[in-house]
Amino acid sequence: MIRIDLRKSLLSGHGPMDLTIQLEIPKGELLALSGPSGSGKTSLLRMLAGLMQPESGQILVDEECWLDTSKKINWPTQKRNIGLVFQDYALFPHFNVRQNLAYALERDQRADHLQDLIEVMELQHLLDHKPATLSGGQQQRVALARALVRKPKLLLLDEPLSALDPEMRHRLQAYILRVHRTFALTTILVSHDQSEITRMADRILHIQEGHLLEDAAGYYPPKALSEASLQLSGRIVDLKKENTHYLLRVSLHDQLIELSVPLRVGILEVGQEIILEADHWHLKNF
Ligand SMILES: Nc1ncnc2c1ncn2[C@@H]1O[C@H](COP(=O)(O)OP(=O)(O)OP(=O)(O)O)[C@@H](O)[C@H]1O
Repeated sequence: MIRIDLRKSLLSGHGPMDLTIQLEIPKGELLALSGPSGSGKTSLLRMLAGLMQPESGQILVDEECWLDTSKKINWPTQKRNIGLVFQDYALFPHFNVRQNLAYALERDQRADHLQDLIEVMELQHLLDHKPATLSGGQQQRVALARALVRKPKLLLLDEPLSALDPEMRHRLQAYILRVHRTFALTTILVSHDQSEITRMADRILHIQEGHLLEDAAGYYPPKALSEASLQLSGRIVDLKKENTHYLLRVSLHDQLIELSVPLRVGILEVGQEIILEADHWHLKNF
C-alpha cells in the first residue's frame, strides 16, 4: 500500500494554487489521474519521484518512508525506486537499445530480469539499433522497459503515449497493461484521453485546481471494459450511422455501453454479436 499526503503551494497563471492530495494506492493497482491542464498532475508525480519538494507531507511505500517532513525524512530520487516515463522518450542517443537498457542496471544486479523485459516488450530484434532509427512507439517501448529494469515499487507514467498516433497508442497501451500485470506493478498513469484511461485503469481520480474531485476513493470504470482492454465482444442493441462512424449501444456482460466505431469495420446491424479490436472502438459519453 502506498500512502500519500502532500501539500505544496504552486504558482499558476491565475495566481497561487494550493496542491493538497491525500491518497492511498493498493499494491498492484493501475491508477489513472486525469484533470485539466495546470491542475497539478505532473507536480504530484514529481513530488512522488523526489523531483519537487512539498512544503509538508508524507509518502509511505509499504514499510518504507520516502518522505516525512515532520521527521525531516526525504529520500533522494535514486533511493526511491520508481520507474518514470514521460512523453519524450529520453533515451541516450549514442547508445543502442541494449546499452540504454543495460545502463539502468544497478551495479550488482543480475541481467535475467532485463532478459524477461526484452521478451515481454518484444525488443529482441531492436537491441542493436540506436534510438534515432526507431519509430516513436518503439522508442517509447524501450523507455518503458528501461523504467522497469530496477523493478520499481511505483511506475509513474506522465502522458507517455500522447506523442504517438492512435494506432501506435493502442499498441503501447497493450504493452503497458502487459508489463503492469506481468510484473505486478503499482502504476500511476496521467492521461487526457478518457477512453484510454477507462480502458486501462483499475481506478480513476480527477484533479482540479490542486485537489482531488472525489473524496480520495475515485471512480472505478466498468470491470468489463478493463477486462476487454484489447478486445471487446458484445451484442449491438442500438445503432446510428454517421458520416464516418457508427454510434453503437452494446450490451457487454450485464452492462450497456456506448461506443463510436469507424465505418471501415464493416456493415453492422442491431442484434449482431460483435468482436472489436482495441483500435476500433472509442467510448462515448464518458
Ligand atoms: N516548481 C514549481 N513551483 C511553483 N509552481 C509550479 C512549479 N511547477 C509547476 N508549477 C505550476 O503548477 C501548476 C500545475 O502544473 P502541473 O504541471 O502540475 O499541471 P498538470 O495538471 O500536469 O498540467 P498539464 O496537463 O498541462 O501537464 C501550473 O500552473 C504550473 O505553472
